[in-house]
Amino acid sequence: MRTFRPLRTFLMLDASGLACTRGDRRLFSEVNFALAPGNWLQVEGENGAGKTSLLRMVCGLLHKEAGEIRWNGQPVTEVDDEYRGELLYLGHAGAIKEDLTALENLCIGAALGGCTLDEAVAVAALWRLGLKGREGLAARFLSQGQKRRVALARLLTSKAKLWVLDEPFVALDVRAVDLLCAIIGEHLRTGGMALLTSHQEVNLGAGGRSLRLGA
Ligand SMILES: Nc1ncnc2c1ncn2[C@@H]1O[C@H](COP(=O)(O)OP(=O)(O)OP(=O)(O)O)[C@@H](O)[C@H]1O
Repeated sequence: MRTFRPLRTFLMLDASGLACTRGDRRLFSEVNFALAPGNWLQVEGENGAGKTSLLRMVCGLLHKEAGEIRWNGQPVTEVDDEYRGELLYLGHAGAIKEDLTALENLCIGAALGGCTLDEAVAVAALWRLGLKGREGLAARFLSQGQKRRVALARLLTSKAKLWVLDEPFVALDVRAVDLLCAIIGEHLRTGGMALLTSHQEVNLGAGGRSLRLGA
């Protein structure tokens, strides 16, 4: 008897026909894109073009007016838990709580996402982001760039395959921008995917494309 090998499944995001209206303004329609392991997509457009709206839609935080978002070929609404387990969203503000220390922000953020983070792993992530000696400081005493680094440390402690990053380079100095590019590059080389917005030119290597919203 012939035996059939199961098809190799690979993680993939694809979106088709997405549309969004906010207030009385149509921001975009017929937006299509796909991400396979190792791919990245930079969403571009002027202020107010709808970049954040699109990212929030991909993360299920904003209602889809039209279109479909699929994870491994299935509508994300049908594989909600699986999709959420593979998704890491870092928004504009980075979800940093001012009264918590850098370390607490990282560990409690992970716990809210359903995983327990080993303190040594969290500390190592903060150190890689250049926050050695700042782990125990309340976030309100950190600079804007340092708060951003605390938020970005989540990238190092998460196992999510799909990173959705809204303006991840904002407030970072030149070395931190290089470091973040290296971290995203490592993620892509190990089969991850990244969907991001940035007003600056981004080069994360092969496997990248851009998508422009608006005129
Ligand atoms: N809740 C809301 N009600 C009405 N309009 C909204 C709402 N939220 C956002 N908008 C509008 O939607 C438009 C797109 O906002 P969005 O944040 O997606 O743009 P963006 O491309 O990310 O902009 P930027 O580059 O400035 O970050 C803006 O004109 C904004 O005012």
